[in-house]
Amino acid sequence: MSGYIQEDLSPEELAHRARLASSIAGSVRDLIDATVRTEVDEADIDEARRLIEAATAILRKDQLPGPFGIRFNTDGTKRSWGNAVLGRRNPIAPPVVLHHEPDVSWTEVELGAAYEGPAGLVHGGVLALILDQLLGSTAEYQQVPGMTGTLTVRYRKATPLGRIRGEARVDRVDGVKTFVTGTISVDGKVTAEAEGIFILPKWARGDKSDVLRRSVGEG
Ligand SMILES: CCCCCCCCCCCC(=O)SCCNC(=O)CCNC(=O)[C@H](O)C(C)(C)COP(=O)(O)OP(=O)(O)OC[C@H]1O[C@@H](n2cnc3c(N)ncnc32)[C@H](O)[C@@H]1OP(=O)(O)O
Repeated sequence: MSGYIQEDLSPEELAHRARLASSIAGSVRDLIDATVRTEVDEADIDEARRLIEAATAILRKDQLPGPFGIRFNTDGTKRSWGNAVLGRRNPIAPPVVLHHEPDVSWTEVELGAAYEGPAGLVHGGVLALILDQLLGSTAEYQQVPGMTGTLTVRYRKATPLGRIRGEARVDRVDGVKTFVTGTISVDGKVTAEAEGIFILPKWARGDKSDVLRRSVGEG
């Protein structure tokens, strides 16, 4: 499977690149929020657009030929910096930061105006996106990784924009299928529940799966 790239970086270089990625993506995330919520007049919009286009031209001076992919160090650490949920380099990602404990993986994340669906509420697709990654990464952390085959979400209550908590656990493993359950909650009350079936695809079975199983991803 292309897009998995071995790229050994020293801890210093890794820290340097992580800092750069987080800083530019953080600025663009702020720009997205400012764009959704701005009330300035046309002259200010025109000026802002000119500056944004100039910034885009600077970034375009040197670009990857395609997406970031998933990059490994030989120690098994993995970088998913372009990931739509975790990616520190991706301003569309909130970004979600995952915490893995022996029996549970969890995240707490602030979802602002850019993630709105119904008025003042988190978009259901955004919750599904976060659950997909959280449940999938939980399977991965437990060394039974897979691609999402099926994701079922039950939206029990509306989820207000703001701070949400996600939790996930591996329920059971059946051959190449890992069943993972999870929740989204706000102020201790569950607003959405999910079950995912994560399937180790044919192309990743055998020797290759050892690499996938050993690696632990970060955004
Ligand atoms: C490791 C790297 C990633 C590691 C990635 C970790 C990060 C995860 C988080 C990101 C999640 C994503 O966005 S993933 C992207 C979204 N998902 C995808 O694009 C997946 C697209 N679909 C596929 O690639 C494929 O259909 C797979 C991998 C799901 C299954 O194909 P396959 O590999 O050929 O599987 P196959 O041998 O036929 O079936 C194996 C068993 O699974 C069952 N099965 C097959 N499809 C499904 C299904 N959709 N839902 C339920 N069960 C299914 C079969 O009945 C069979 O059961 P039995 O007979 O054994 O009982």
